[in-house]
Amino acid sequence: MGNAREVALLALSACARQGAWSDGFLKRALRDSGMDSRDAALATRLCFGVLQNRILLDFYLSGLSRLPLRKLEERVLECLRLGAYQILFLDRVPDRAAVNESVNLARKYAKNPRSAGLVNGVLRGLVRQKESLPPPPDAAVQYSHPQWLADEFVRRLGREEAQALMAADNAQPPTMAQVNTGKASTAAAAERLRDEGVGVAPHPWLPDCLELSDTGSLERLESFRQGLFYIQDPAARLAVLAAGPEPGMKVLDACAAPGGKSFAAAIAMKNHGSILACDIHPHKQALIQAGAERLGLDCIQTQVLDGKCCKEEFLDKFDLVIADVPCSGLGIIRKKPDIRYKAPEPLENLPKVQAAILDNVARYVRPGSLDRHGCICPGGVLLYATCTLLERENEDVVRAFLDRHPNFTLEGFQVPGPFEGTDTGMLTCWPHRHNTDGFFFAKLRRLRAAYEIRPREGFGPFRLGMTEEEAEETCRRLGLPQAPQSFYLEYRDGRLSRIGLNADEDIRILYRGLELTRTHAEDVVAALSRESGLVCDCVDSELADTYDFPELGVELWRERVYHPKLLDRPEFQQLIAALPENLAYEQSHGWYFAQIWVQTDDFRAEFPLEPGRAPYDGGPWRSAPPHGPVPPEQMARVAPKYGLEPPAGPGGDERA
Ligand SMILES: C[S@@+](CC[C@H](N)C(=O)[O-])C[C@H]1O[C@@H](n2cnc3c(N)ncnc32)[C@H](O)[C@@H]1O
Repeated sequence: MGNAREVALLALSACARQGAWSDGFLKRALRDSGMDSRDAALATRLCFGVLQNRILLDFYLSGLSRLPLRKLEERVLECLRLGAYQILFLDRVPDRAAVNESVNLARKYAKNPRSAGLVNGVLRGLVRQKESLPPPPDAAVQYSHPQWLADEFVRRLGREEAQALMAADNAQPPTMAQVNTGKASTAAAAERLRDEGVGVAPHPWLPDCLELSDTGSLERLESFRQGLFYIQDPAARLAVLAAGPEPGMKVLDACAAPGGKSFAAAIAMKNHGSILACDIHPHKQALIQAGAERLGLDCIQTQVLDGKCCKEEFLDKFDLVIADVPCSGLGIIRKKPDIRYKAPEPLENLPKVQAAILDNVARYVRPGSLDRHGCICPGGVLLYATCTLLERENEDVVRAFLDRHPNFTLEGFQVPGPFEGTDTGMLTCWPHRHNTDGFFFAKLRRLRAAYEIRPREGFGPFRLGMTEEEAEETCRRLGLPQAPQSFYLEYRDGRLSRIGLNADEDIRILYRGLELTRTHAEDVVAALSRESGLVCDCVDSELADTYDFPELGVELWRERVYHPKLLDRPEFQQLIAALPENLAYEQSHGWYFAQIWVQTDDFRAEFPLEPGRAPYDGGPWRSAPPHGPVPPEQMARVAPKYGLEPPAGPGGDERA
């Protein structure tokens, strides 16, 4: 037993002094010590227990030590923590043994010969006061999270839920095996594991995932050596499933070691296609290779690569790029309890590194295109993932990326499990809610293109005033198809005078960041009316289909007109009564502009329109996906009039 405490002390010491990860050092120390499994389990428990409760233990110890803890030798402090942890948390260790063992360790490892006496005095004091200790002042101390981190969690989740998260951070993480379904069915793998004496339970919501218990060392299991499974948290596999890898795809895993995401993708792809698993550290290649070999996944190749540096031959080449970037790791405190004590300042630089990797590897994703029949082939997917719960490394990085890269869009996904909000394209998994690692991922789809309008100047790659030859050359250079799949180009006296483009789900049309075909038409009109007068083709400017902004030289057109006031008009009522789906059609086509034009003044003059009021007061721009659901309150108002089914509640029947 003494041996176990000694290994724990040395591991804690190494962790404090060298910043060595607790599990890495501990595993090596346990292997080298050759101790039996019972002692190894105690050493592990002690090491993790002290790290999980360090702040709380120090809170109690500081009240008992006449010297401030920061003035103690580092190993003496660890002896105190080890003793205090056993006294306060381990029922099966008698207090007297806990004190004596720590005193012996201090005698052996402290430089100051009086340290053993101090350890003895402080720990005996703790034993005496054990039943009357003051309560911890707050949850940060109670669950030993640094104050800055506890504050972050409280800001995000509120006090109560942050407390649940911090409690979950100190719980024992389950061992989750993902079945290599190319080698064995989940049932067969479970049976093999049970035959080997391992406890096996199917994961409650992730298919082909087994929760293991009593595994001992995995390497000794024949089923492991034969590659029937690999160990991975459900959240990490979920991220890969959300990205939608399919057989035959070409995948780049940009930050791949030790290879978990590549393995998950390869299994989902049934080992058909290609996965290039890259990492910046040459020595980590072997880890990925060994895993792929054990699992028999020969579609995985490895390469040493810095995700921040552009590799020309990769540009536009991959169906799926996975950027599981280096991060603060604050979602995996359950597995690496010491990670919470990282100094926060160096972590502040991480978003820059993450953005640099994302910016670079985004270029490797295949853009959307049109086939020879003019049908859209969607662009590839960029999966951004971290194992942290800090917004500045997660949502903030993704949002800033989207601001810089309008040719990417968040794409909703469907995954198994109790998750809400997957339609936003971003998901956070939480230890206390989902019993997973704290994990974040975003699914980004590369679009065919994103074009800016430049009022009075041009649109996308075209400039007003270009000659016909120049415009044609631009089309050739960029491989642009003819209208209506791409730009309408109209000329006056051989010069480009009017440039138009249809709304298209695979193209973004932007004016100073505002999406002209995906933002509510009223909001687009309001925004542009701030910069120009407005004329339109209806006396009621809320009901026009063509809007012209003379000072900007921009024209917007929608195929249908929809406004709630139309619901009271008899002809509209007839339309809906004839077919309830008509309402959804009118709304989805009437809420968004279908064509955007940039034109010269002389062109505009040919189409005089009614001068319109600019009734819109602006307000926040409402971005909504095209074909969004009908607001239930609107439907509730109109449904009884026309004998339609009333809505099922918020987000109810979207067809209505
Ligand atoms: C979160 S880990 C990846 C885990 C891995 N995807 C998995 O599922 O097993 C991040 C990895 O990124 C690597 N890395 C760090 N900076 C990098 C860079 N600039 N380019 C490529 N890889 C990098 C690290 O070596 C580390 O292995």
